[in-house]
Amino acid sequence: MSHADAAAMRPRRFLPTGPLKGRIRVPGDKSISHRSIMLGALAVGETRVTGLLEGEDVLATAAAMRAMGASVERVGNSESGGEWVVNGVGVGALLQPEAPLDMGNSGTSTRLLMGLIASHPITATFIGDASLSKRPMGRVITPLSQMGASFEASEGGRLPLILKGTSPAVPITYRLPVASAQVKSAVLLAGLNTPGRTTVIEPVPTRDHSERMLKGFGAQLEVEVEPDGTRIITVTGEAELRPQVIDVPGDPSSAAFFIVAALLVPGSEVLIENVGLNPTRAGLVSVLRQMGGDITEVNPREVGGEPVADLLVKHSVLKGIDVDPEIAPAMIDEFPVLFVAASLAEGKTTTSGLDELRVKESDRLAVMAAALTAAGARIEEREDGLVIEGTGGEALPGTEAAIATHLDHRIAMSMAVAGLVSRGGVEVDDTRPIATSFPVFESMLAGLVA
Ligand SMILES: O=C(O)C1=C[C@@H](OP(=O)(O)O)[C@@H](O)[C@H](O)C1
Ligand SMILES: C=C(OP(=O)(O)O)C(=O)O
Repeated sequence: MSHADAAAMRPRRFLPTGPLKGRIRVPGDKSISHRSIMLGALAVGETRVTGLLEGEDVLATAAAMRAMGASVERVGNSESGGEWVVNGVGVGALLQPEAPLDMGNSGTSTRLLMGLIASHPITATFIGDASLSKRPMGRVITPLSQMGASFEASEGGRLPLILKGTSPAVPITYRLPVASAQVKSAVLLAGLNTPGRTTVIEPVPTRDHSERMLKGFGAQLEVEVEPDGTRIITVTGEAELRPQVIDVPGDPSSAAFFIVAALLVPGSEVLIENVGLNPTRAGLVSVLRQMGGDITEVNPREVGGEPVADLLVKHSVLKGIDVDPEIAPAMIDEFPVLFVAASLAEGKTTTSGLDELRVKESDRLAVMAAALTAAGARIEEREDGLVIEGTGGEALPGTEAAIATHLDHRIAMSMAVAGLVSRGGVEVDDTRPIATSFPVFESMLAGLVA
């Protein structure tokens, strides 16, 4: 990191706190927000979105879709967040962007847009921040090359990269080698402008927002489930998408920080409204319940084609468990904050099968092991998971020196939660990355502890 970057960093010490009390409504789901803009930009006519997450990652997607001809505008504010209108160009009609597409910190924007562009006759350069430029793009380059796109990537299949799309692209059948909704979505989105049937075989189910939303936008999409759970997802192109009215549910990955904070801080009772509980996303709630967490679903309902409920969370004494690796895809972004919960539980928590955490915004196994160890937790780092010996509810000592967050929002917010349940506070080196997914995190926290 340069001196200029270091000077711009925004450190903060998160201090121990009294009970969290009150009700909050977390911002819209990041995955659904990205897809609302992308699919809206491919539909002819006006798509209206309420509750859009106005985080930097989603704004990067919005800027990219504008650069390729769509109109994406904020028109107002509703109780659940931003109100946006997207006017699309139609599948097959994306324009050549004039400047490099700056994806910032966002893996989802990068990989899904690579899919979209791969089957259009345009060329785009993708750039991103230091964190994103370390992340592997080979996982999407491989299938998209089979469809006919070509790539000039930096060493190891990384950003910056130039993608030359093709039209007509070639439909493929692709078996996912990693459990990744981003790779699945990239291939399905490329399939929209590809004549014929493009199929993704998914041995381990991952978040299914692309499938739900593609159907909602009128694409011809079939999902077959084999007896062993393998999912075979086929989109038929060339598709015509119809504009939609979308209400984005609250992001369970953002709610996660307040769920864990309320469970850990004695005396807490928090109602988190409008939380998306799609089964492909709700792994953390079920793991925390197995650990003894008191989490009640109030008023279950459907919002924007997704199951949603208000979650009433009360302080609980948590017990360590062996976390079933099969649940990992349904809570892949929630492990950093689960590690914090486990650090305060009674007994040992074992996690495994988490190799994917090493290629997120940071190496989330190594970075969380170092951060929690510095805060006084007892952590063993293994190749594919952490083993954590909890304190049994006793506060962590806290940190002297600042925790290195490596441009990773989830590390910053997880260690903020650790600070609330420490004796001396936890110093986080940089809170700026929080704005990528949860710009109002700090003000919401302040409201609950006031
Ligand atoms: O498709 C998506 O919206 C996402 C998929 C996941 O990534 P992977 O596909 O790399 O698992 C997740 O970590 C990310 O925050 C959002
Ligand atoms: C992994 C994440 O996002 P992305 O891949 O979009 O950068 C995340 O939000 O935790």
